Amino acid sequence: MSNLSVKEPLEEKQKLSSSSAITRVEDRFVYQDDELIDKAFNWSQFARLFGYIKPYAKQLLPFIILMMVLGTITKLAVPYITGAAIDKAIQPVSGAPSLKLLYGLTALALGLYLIQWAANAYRIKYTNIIGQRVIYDLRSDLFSHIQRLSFSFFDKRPAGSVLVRVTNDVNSLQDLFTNGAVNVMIDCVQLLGIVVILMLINWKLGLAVMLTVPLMFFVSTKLRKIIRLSWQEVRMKNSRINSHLNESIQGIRVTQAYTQEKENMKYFDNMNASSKKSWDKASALNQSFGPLIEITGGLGSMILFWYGATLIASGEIMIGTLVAFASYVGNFWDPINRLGNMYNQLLVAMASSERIFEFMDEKPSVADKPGAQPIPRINGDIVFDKVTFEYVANRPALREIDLHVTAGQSIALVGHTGSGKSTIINLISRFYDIKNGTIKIDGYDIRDVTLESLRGQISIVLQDTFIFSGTIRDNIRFGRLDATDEEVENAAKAVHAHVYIEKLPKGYDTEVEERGNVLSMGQRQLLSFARALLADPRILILDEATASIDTETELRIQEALKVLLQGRTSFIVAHRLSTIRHADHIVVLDHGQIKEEGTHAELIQKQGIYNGLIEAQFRFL
Ligand SMILES: Nc1ncnc2c1ncn2[C@@H]1O[C@H](COP(=O)(O)OP(=O)(O)OP(=O)(O)O)[C@@H](O)[C@H]1O
Repeated sequence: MSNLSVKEPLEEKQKLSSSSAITRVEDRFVYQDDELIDKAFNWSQFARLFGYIKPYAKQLLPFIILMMVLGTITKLAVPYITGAAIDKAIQPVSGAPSLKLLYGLTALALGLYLIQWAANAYRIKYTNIIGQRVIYDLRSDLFSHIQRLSFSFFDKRPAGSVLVRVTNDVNSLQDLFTNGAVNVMIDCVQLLGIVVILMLINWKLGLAVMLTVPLMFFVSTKLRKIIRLSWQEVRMKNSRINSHLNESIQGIRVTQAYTQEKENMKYFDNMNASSKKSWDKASALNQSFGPLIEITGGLGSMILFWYGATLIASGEIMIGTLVAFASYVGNFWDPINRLGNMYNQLLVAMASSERIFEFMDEKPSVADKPGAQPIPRINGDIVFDKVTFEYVANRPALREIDLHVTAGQSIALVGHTGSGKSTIINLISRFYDIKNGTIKIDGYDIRDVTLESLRGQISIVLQDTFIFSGTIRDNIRFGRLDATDEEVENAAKAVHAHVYIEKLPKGYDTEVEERGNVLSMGQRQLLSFARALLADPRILILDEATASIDTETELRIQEALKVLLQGRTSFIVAHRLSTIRHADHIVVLDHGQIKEEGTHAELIQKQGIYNGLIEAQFRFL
């Protein structure tokens, strides 16, 4: 077996050693937008986030609000009843203490507690339902949007950072939607209720207690910005860990092959320690918020008892009123403390939602233009007219490519590594838009037709065949979801995959894991051929595997290829001499330009680059 563009193991090694050089750079896994730490609270984002509640609001929100109001009223009524029990039943100003009244008021308080318990239980149940539905919707929206984004989007971001947004960032909204939002409302209503009641009972004492509120406000506003920034730092560091984890797991074979585990572990340890340090810092700051509020609360209680005692002495209030007051004031600091915590939670959630919406607002760089029409059934006549393309500005990967492929032809693309072979095949499916020139299929500029109609008629078989977790049958059916079992098996038979599938323990129902590690390289190739054949594309694109496989599988693959290529235009990034020789037309690329074209015999005769490549290959053999 022979390869045209031989990838030396050295190249892999260089990649690895250069990456371990980069490992010393702290910011290796940081995608720039994950770094934007200090952003102002974004109210329109907030409104957009709560727009997710809308579909359920009519159905569930009135009930939740009712339960919330009921819970709050019953909670606020109890201290008043306690005060009344003391002043009217236990130690009345005039007349004897009344046990009957005391029992009555106790029973009333008990009843209110029960109502409060039931109201809270139902409120929690229904807010959880809303919360879960909202998270479900958000996650589906995000996933379906990410699926539509263009290749260029994924080129710029580590896969781990995309993963973090779909998992961690969405999860961090969960608390906000399940309990947080309602708790804020309850706390606000409760605070307002307490202020009103305190003022009604005794406005002078009420005002005296409120003296500490500005102090508390100052403390919480000062701290909250520092807390917010420190939590953002935690999330950013976690995002780096996730990106690194993702890369490490994907590259585990290379790491182990080059015994780089220790080096990798050291790097991971650094990141892990750094994340822990940030978490400790953020958590300590968070913890300091509570005690500070308590100290200010304590100050308020001191004022209450000192001034309350003065008012009792002057006969302005009775002892029961002071007890009720103390109870209300106790209930006053709790919501403030919770609101402080909640504010942090809200900020974390807002930062997450910003990151989620940033992805959702990302427009696919390649999209249907307004009024794009579906391309009719493709014959397969393809023309590249002076096509120039660059992934990175001012670094053209293809320059002035002119190429005409007639329907049904098979084209072999050959050339040194990095010469632009994969780029050409990426452009036919319009995974990227070109900078200059035009690409036409059957006379249609591919930018004028809908992506779905274009890509629906093109199949791509990549070198690294992606096998999804599921059965072999599911994996072949991925080519056309409505194919019957018989069609799936016929496709497998046509590409000679049936023979090996039948030998598997459960045949077509054998479960394969993600990336198909239970299958050999050749088996995976045949499976992907079956998948492509089932899709019955008009244009077939094939990035031939470079790995060596045994002669028998090689023959089987060649046979399968013949079936697959029949009656369609095909582009093959060819590495095997046998494939190249059978191609109708060979295109030789070099540094993003077509340098030679023709049949094998013509190109050999030319004694140019192609001939050099072939000779190099024989030397290699
Ligand atoms: N996603 C990308 N972002 C930026 N540059 C890229 C990207 N993909 C490829 N390139 C660059 O474009 C050039 C052509 O790459 P291409 O993958 O088309 O080469 P190739 O001939 O298919 O190589 P190979 O045989 O190694 O697969 C190379 O210089 C490569 O570094």
